[in-house]
Amino acid sequence: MILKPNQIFGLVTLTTSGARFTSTATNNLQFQSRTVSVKMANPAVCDSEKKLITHVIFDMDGLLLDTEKFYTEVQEIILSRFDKTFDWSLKAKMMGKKAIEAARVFVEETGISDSLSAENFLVERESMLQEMFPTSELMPGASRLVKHLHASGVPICVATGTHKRHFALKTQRHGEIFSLMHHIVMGDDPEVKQGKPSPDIFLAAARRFDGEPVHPSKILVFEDAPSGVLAAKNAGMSVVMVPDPRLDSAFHETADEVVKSLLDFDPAEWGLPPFTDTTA
Ligand SMILES: O=P(O)(O)OC[C@@H](O)CO
Ligand SMILES: [Mg+2]
Repeated sequence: MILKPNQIFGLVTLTTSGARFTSTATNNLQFQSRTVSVKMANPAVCDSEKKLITHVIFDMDGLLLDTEKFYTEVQEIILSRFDKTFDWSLKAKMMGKKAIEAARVFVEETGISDSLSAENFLVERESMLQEMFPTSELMPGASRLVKHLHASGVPICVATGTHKRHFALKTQRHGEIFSLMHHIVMGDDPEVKQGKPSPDIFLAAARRFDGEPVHPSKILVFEDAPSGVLAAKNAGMSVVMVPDPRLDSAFHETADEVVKSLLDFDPAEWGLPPFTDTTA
């Protein structure tokens, strides 16, 4: 079953007393009392399933690397030429997608497709992105978590919508971290027929681990984008979402857990090796 944005279930488990939250099959949420910080949990993932995790797949842009801001900046520059502004509702539809798929959303949703084709948008933004990508920084907690899981012997990999040439530019200062990955699947990989929210890229990544095929229920995905979270669920995997704070929280509902930053993630909650004093 492929999850569509309106087939969203969310069950809030309380981490502090107070809020009561019920959600129906769509996004309409009724909070019966004050809002507190809560951990989202997908009803399909109960504690015992959380203990099954043996492999981890990391998204990259916006999750391991602070690169989504470059896409936003370039899109704002291009839109300003048409006296239009870029906003997070459009960003939410684009992020995580393959370049051409995101470009089509961009020109159509902003109404500029008669003046700028999706293909020409990609050409126009290219030179600006090529200058920005080499300055990419790691997101908070990314290095610590990747090093910890690798040192603990947990198979880890990357599944990113970005294309090979951009991947090289973005990661050129972070070779050590990306060298710890068992493999890296990119958006222009021949096995990735459709971009996120299709499950293609995560299923391809799962197939490339060593040994027996890994059952999706044993895989935990880390994502920042709504399309990526949906792709992970469509692949039958569990997913921890680390959303940009400007993203509408309604997009958090499909994730099995939502954390503000990778620094707030506790591997032991998923049956993965806990941080030790030296790594915490
Ligand atoms: O799949 P990720 O690594 O987030 O890449 C998406 C990127 O192409 C732009 O959003
Ligand atoms: Mg991402």
